[in-house]
Amino acid sequence: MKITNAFRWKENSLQACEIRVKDGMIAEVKAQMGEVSGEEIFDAGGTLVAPGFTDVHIHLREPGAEYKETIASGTRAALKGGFTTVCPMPNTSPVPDTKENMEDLMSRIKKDAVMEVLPYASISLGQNGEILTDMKALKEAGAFAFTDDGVGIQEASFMKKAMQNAALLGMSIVAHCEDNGLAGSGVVHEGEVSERLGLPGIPSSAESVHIARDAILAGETGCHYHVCHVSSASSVRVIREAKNAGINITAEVTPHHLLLNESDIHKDDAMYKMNPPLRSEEDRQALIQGLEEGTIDFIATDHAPHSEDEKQQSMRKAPFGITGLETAFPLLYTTFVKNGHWTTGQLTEWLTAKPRKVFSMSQRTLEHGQPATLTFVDLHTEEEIDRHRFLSKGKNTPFHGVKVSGIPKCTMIEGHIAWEGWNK
Ligand SMILES: NC(=O)N[C@@H](CC(=O)O)C(=O)O
Ligand SMILES: [Zn+2]
Ligand SMILES: [Zn+2]
Repeated sequence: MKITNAFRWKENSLQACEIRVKDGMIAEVKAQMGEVSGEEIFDAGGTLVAPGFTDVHIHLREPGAEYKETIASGTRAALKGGFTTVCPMPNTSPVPDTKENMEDLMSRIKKDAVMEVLPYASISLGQNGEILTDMKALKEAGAFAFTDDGVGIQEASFMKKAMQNAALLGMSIVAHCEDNGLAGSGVVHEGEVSERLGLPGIPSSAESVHIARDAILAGETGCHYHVCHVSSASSVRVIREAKNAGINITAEVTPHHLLLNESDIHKDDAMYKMNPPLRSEEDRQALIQGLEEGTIDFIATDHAPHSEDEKQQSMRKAPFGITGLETAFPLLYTTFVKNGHWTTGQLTEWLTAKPRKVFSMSQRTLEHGQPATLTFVDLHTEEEIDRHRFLSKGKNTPFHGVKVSGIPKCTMIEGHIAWEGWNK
């Protein structure tokens, strides 16, 4: 197959390119190339071609809450968003906390996933923070890394033991940082918004205190420690200091924490309820700066689908979380790249090369010998985000109706068109 009429990011600019694909692999990439008779032509329609994106933080809800999302629906949503590798979190029912549960999850993935899915196993049995899982057995059964995402690990000594065990296996500990005592029953950021709406608040320290504690433990144990969904300026400061001290710490930020702040919450509306919460503008600016300077390593969506009924409740009752897979690239491209703040190259690096490097996954580039696992993005046409057209079962987004460009139009996996949405 020959891909024509595409643009790649190269040497700091968009450059026209053609790609020859043979047996699912990239055989050649050039500005222009000759035709081989009888060769299939794929016209990319002037789109940006990039290696498929990787999202190391999503929720697929299977097994246990298939009404919110399944492996089939969530991976289709991922493809539509331009992702070709996703890592689902273990806060399912049951939790992938034993060899048997992990094997069951792997076989479901094998059956239903339409792309590469690398699942996490939990740190503790049932994510209860009390009994460590058999990390060796879980690694052998296919665990990508270990996390109790959804809840914070409250006991420092328990986290230390988890890091020691993970370090021995050469595996990463990925942490949802939340001190329950400080977070209390909060549902929004503690500050302007909690006062204005009269809702219980979650202080930034509920997150940053855990990061500081864990950074010290990571230094002590030599474990690779990765922080989920960083949301506050104080957390960025702690991570920066830990990195400067040579600690093996990495971090991610979500699109919504880069795009929104507490003043976007006008009323008690659970579409704006996520954990960690949207914080102040000062926090948001610190996240952007942290990402740009490399304190925060990359972007992950924390795609967290919930049902309409659940999200129609008051913020006091509704579950935390919003969807992200189908809106991430367009929102970030529209807000940060179109105005010249970031380059297309930076954004695609934060969605592919950087997360893959942090987790020692094979690199994906547009070069000979790489799998033709590609995303084609229309950088020009403007569309409105319509949550009713999501492929995800979760329609819970605060971005409904937002005008965006940078829309993924086609996703290819090893030379096969896995999803295409031209004129849709
Ligand atoms: N982020 C969220 O607000 N919710 C996540 C849990 C989590 O990522 O902590 C979920 O599972 O719904
Ligand atoms: Zn979390
Ligand atoms: Zn999560």
